[in-house]
Amino acid sequence: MSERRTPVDRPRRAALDVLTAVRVDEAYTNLVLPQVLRKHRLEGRDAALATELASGVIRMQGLYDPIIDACLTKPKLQAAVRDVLRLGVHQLLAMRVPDHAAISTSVDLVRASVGQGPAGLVNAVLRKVSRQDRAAWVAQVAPDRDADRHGHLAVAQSHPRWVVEALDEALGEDRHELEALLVADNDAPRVTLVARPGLSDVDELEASGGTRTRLSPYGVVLDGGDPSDVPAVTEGRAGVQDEGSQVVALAMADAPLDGRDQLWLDLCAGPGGKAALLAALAAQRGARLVANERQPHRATLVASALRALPPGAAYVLAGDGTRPPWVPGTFDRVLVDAPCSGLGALRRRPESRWRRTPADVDLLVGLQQVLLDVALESVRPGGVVVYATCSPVVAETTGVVEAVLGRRDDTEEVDRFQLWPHRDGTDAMFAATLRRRALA
Ligand SMILES: C[S@@+](CC[C@H](N)C(=O)[O-])C[C@H]1O[C@@H](n2cnc3c(N)ncnc32)[C@H](O)[C@@H]1O
Repeated sequence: MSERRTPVDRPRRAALDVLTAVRVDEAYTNLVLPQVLRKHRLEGRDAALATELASGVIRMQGLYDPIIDACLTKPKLQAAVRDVLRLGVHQLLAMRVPDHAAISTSVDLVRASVGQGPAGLVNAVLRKVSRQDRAAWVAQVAPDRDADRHGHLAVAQSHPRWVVEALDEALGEDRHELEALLVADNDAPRVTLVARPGLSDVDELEASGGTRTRLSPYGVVLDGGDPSDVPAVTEGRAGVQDEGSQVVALAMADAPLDGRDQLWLDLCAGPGGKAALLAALAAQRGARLVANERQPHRATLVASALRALPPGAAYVLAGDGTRPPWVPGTFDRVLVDAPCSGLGALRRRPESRWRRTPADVDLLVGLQQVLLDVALESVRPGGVVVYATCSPVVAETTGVVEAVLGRRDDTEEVDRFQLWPHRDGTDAMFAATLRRRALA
């Protein structure tokens, strides 16, 4: 059969495998990608090409699909053929691959993965796509910007319309920044490392080829390469962590506090990035961390993240944070890094914008309020609680804080911030610092 004989370069084959796993098995891109790269024995530039193809297509399919549809003569298209076409469109409109190479490799890929049947269709559609650039295609397939701003941006920047609307609301007075935010969501994030204090430092990480971050004194952005080649990372003395997450952990560790400061709680700790930074800081200050996580397999990840800490610095619990085993008022500082929609971390989770729904947000808000209430019960009077999300969606951020504050008379808000990918180069992390009023 011709499909067995067609030579296909391994990066494109690997990218198609990732798209298939994400579409059929609902895989997560960041988890399946390393497995697929290993299976195809891809490294260096080839691995980077496969990553760009797969992640780029998953992010941008909300634009590529209407372009493909505009080039079809019959409306029906097999899903596997659409994936090959999306890969071809990405090469034509977003990469510097010459048109003839983008088209011929896509024809080879569909022959090898689906068969000879759709080869002509792939060739014809991609030839049509190649006749104009991305801006001209946006003008042709997206709603008019003046008549329907959200609809236009949803197609042009490839986000579901409800996500565009939620982000617009979250920007509030800064709504004019919406397009910049959506553009930033479509950028591949840089790999940022954290030097866990007392175990590593930024000088050591910089020596591995990186640059210090602006907001966190413990962060280093890698210039390139693989973080698993950095010894401090493999030894657990440093980790991969977005700078925004570092800033949130520091907000908890550094919030001003009167009196005892010995016992800290991370209520929703898995997989353990913030817990590891907190435990390292706590150890330096003579305090200890309890890291709680509901899912046992994620609690195991927390324990692994804490492996380089001195014994006794941190204690991992696998339990439901809404039904805690400790007595009220046990802790001096608490972080609630709540389960959330993750709409502030779209850069690093390419498929999540297509999976989340408004109903998820409604469900999460109830859990977020309960967890924040538990955190406030868990902290002693005079202690501090930081409520954080990697979502800027109003219902999950200020909505939760205000609902909980509205029904408690023992708590005051002392600080609040919202980070943004387009302004800060971080995930869109939200954090509010609350204090239980000291007893009179
Ligand atoms: C946003 S993640 C936390 C990320 C973590 N702080 C870090 O920096 O690595 C939220 C975590 O809360 C956990 N979770 C969800 N419901 C929970 C509950 N009822 N009690 C405790 N943890 C819960 C989830 O399994 C998830 O691991």
